Amino acid sequence: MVQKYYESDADPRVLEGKTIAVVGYGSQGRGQALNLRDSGHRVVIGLRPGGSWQKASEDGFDVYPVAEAVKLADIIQILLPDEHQGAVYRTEILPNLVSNNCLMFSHGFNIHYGQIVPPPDIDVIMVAPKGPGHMVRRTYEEGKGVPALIAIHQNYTGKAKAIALAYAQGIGATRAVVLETTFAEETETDLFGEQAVLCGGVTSLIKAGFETLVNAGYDPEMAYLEVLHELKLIVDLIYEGGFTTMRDSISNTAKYGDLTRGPRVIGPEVYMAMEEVLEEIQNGEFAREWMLENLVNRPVFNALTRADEEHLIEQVGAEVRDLMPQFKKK
Ligand SMILES: NC(=O)C1=CN([C@@H]2O[C@H](COP(=O)(O)OP(=O)(O)OC[C@H]3O[C@@H](n4cnc5c(N)ncnc54)[C@H](OP(=O)(O)O)[C@@H]3O)[C@@H](O)[C@H]2O)C=CC1
Ligand SMILES: CC[C@](O)(C(C)=O)C(=O)O
Ligand SMILES: [Mg+2]
Ligand SMILES: [Mg+2]
Repeated sequence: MVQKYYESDADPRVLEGKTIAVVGYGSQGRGQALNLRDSGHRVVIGLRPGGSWQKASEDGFDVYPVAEAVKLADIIQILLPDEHQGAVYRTEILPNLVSNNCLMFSHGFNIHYGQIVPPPDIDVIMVAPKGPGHMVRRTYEEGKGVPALIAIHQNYTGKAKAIALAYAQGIGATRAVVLETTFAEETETDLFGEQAVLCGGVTSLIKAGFETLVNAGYDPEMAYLEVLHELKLIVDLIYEGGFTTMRDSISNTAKYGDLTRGPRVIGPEVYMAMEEVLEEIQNGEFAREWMLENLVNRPVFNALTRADEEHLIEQVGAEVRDLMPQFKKK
């Protein structure tokens, strides 16, 4: 069984007198930094001049160029986009690390695929929330937390796990649950989850359902409500109590269709595709492809992003959401 930790397993005193540099102030950077500060920890932000710098300053943080923030800190949490971490690490972080520092990540990509090789005289740990950064902040403000994984890559000081648990508590994760894993397991499962199910799988399934209905002559607004809007309501029930709770709430007709037609839609070829996707993650092919894509200015990433932004479901979705007062921005 995986080792699990809760609120009482973490000792916040481990972080007393320590400065945490959160490098990057995007989705995770902002959520984690605000939560840590509200939990009573000392946080500085490392950035380059630009939009995030201004945002972090407006949020009341002391913001420094990355190299300066690293010099001030005992714990350096790298929350830059994975594809930029290696370059910033080599030029601004590594030259300013000192013995006994703790280098942190929220995803194991750069360590697991060898893009960052830290010096041996520091701790290297991971606290990886299992949810988007905006939810890390929102749930913390609600008095709850997003679960997280912790992993230890190097334990030079002997305190690496205690620091990971105190940090996890600082961002609210121990209010939910913290699971112990390895950098390899987190990296491979996280990439698989986002590619095959959470992001890639779900958006492709929605598009396939929408296009099938629209191509058959049904109204696009109707198709949108059916395969996208209602999806959240169904997923909320699965999230609360699994398939059983969801199936308790739907009609018997829906349940019969679910049980007999679902496996036809997600058939053996989908299982084979998922296995292929997982293999490309495990053998490093996906990581290599993604790093090379960035070296040539992301032609595939940009073209595919644009195509999806222009997809009919996005236009119809904006129009349908506009009709519903609950989506009006406050
Ligand atoms: N997004 C999520 O919810 C999750 C992310 N993670 C992991 O967390 C890490 C951060 O991801 P995420 O929060 O999505 O990142 P974002 O893309 O949201 O944040 C990017 C931040 O990094 C800054 N930045 C980018 N390049 C540089 C640079 N060269 N020098 C200094 N600052 C720079 C940006 O500032 P600027 O405004 O100047 O561009 C911005 O503040 C990744 O390892 C990711 O895998 C893990 C779990 C969930
Ligand atoms: C599901 C995408 C994610 O892995 C996440 C929010 O957990 C990410 O990398 O953003
Ligand atoms: Mg994830
Ligand atoms: Mg991820």
